[in-house]
Amino acid sequence: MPDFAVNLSMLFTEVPLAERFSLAAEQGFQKVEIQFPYELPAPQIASLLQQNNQQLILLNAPAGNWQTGDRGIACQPDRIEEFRQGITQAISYAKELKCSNINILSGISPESYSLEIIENTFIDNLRFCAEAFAQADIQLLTEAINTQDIPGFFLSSSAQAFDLFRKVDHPNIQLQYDIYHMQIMEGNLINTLQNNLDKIGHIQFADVPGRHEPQTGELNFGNIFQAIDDMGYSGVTSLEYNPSTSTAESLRWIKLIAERE
Ligand SMILES: O=C(O)C(=O)[C@H](O)CO
Ligand SMILES: [Mg+2]
Repeated sequence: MPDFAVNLSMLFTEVPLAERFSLAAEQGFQKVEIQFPYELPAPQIASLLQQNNQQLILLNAPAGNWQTGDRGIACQPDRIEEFRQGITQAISYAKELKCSNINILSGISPESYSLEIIENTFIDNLRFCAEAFAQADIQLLTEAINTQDIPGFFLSSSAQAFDLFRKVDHPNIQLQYDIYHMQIMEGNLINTLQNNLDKIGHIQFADVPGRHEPQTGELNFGNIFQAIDDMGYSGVTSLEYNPSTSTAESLRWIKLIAERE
C-alpha cells in the first residue's frame, strides 16, 4: 500500500482543526496535510504535531479570499503583490513546521485578461516560488483542479501542467496529482502517473462521483494503489475526500483493500 497521509481540512471535520491531529493519530496517521493552516498560529500547530508524533507534509500558500470566491490568485495579473506577500507567510509556516512541500493554486482566470497574459502571470509567479522555495529547501507543487467543481480554474489538466513546467524551466516544480480532479478531466490515471512519475511530487485521492472515500464510486482503488506501488512512486499519497459517513467509519476501505492484497 502507498505511504498514506490524511488531509485534516477535509477529514475529521467533526471537530475543530486543533482537535483533528489526535483523532488522526488514533487512526494511525503519522503524516498529515492542511490546506490552509493559517487560522492557527504556527507554534500551536508545531506543538500539536509534536504531541501526536506527526509530520506535516503539505500546506497551501494563501489563496486569496475563499469566502468571496477566490480559489487561488497565482494566475491573476492584478494580484501579484498580494500573491507574493502570501508566499512569505507560507514559507514562514513551512519552515517553522518543517513542512517540505507547498502547493500553489493558480486560481480562476480573470475575464478581463487574455489567456496569454494570464498564463504568463502564472509562469512568472511559479518561477518566483520555485526559486524562493528552493532556497528554503521546500518543494514547489501546483495542482490541477477540475472545472466542473470550480468553473474557470486556470490549471485544469496534467497535460497543461507539464507544458507549463517546460515554460517555467526550473528544477524545483512538480505536480500535485489529485486523482479525483484528474479522473474528471482526463481519466487514464495509471498511464499518466506512470509516464510522468518524474514530474509528480504528491498524490491525493477521492472517488468519483461525489468526492467521497474509495469504494463509493467508479474507481478501482485496489488496482490504482497497487500500480502506484509497482511503478516505484516514492512520495506520499493523501486521503483528501469528504467522508460519506463519519470519518472513522469512512476509513473501513483501508482494511478491505489491504485484505485483498
Ligand atoms: O481541492 C483540492 O483538491 C486541493 O487539494 C486544494 O488544496 C484545494 O484547497
Ligand atoms: Mg487536491
